Amino acid sequence: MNVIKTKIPEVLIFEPKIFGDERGFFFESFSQKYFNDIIGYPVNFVQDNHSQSSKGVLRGLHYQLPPYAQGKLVRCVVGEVFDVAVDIRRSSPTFGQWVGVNLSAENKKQLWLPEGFAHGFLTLSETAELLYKTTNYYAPQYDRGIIWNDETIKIEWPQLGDFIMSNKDLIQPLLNESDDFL
Ligand SMILES: Cc1cn([C@H]2C[C@H](O)[C@@H](COP(=O)(O)OP(=O)(O)O[C@H]3O[C@@H](C)C(=O)[C@@H](O)[C@H]3O)O2)c(=O)[nH]c1=O
Repeated sequence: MNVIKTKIPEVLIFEPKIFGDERGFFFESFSQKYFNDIIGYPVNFVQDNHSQSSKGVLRGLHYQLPPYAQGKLVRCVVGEVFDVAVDIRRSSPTFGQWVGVNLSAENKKQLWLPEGFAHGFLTLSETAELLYKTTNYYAPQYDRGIIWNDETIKIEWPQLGDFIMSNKDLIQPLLNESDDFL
């Protein structure tokens, strides 16, 4: 597993080592020990999520408040998405900054966002399926969002025409109006 740093030190991209042969491929998609060694502290994933989206679907930006904050390890197993992490920790030197990476079934990259980050993605292929592990359970009362096109964050989303979004995501608050994370 190769680890790629991003401009936000806590956000990492994992690039697994793929073993290909005439049958197909094999790779370890997750190793608790390896992951904890890289992150430097024990991370306990408790929930796995799987979503499917059509081209142009944008989900996000989402996070959960403490004590149900979620770290997420995200990968794409069908198609391709542009996946984004936004630092929403008000005490952080990188507060309001974002990292975007293309995750695809082909590149098999995984994005790690610790607690304190909002997450969103845009589907680039006809269909895409995302798998992600979370460090806390879904807690709807603690579920929060930030509007995808917040002018202070300025995410450079790929241009695909009109995005398809949930009613909830069309009216999310600005970062500066959102509930404080920490
Ligand atoms: C997130 C989630 C949703 N649900 C239910 C609630 C709702 O009826 C339905 C769809 O929920 P949403 O519209 O919130 O799904 P979605 O917009 O895909 O939300 C997800 O977006 C990405 C970007 C994330 O990072 C995730 O953590 C999550 O917030 O699924 C669960 O049962 N468990 C869960 O963990």
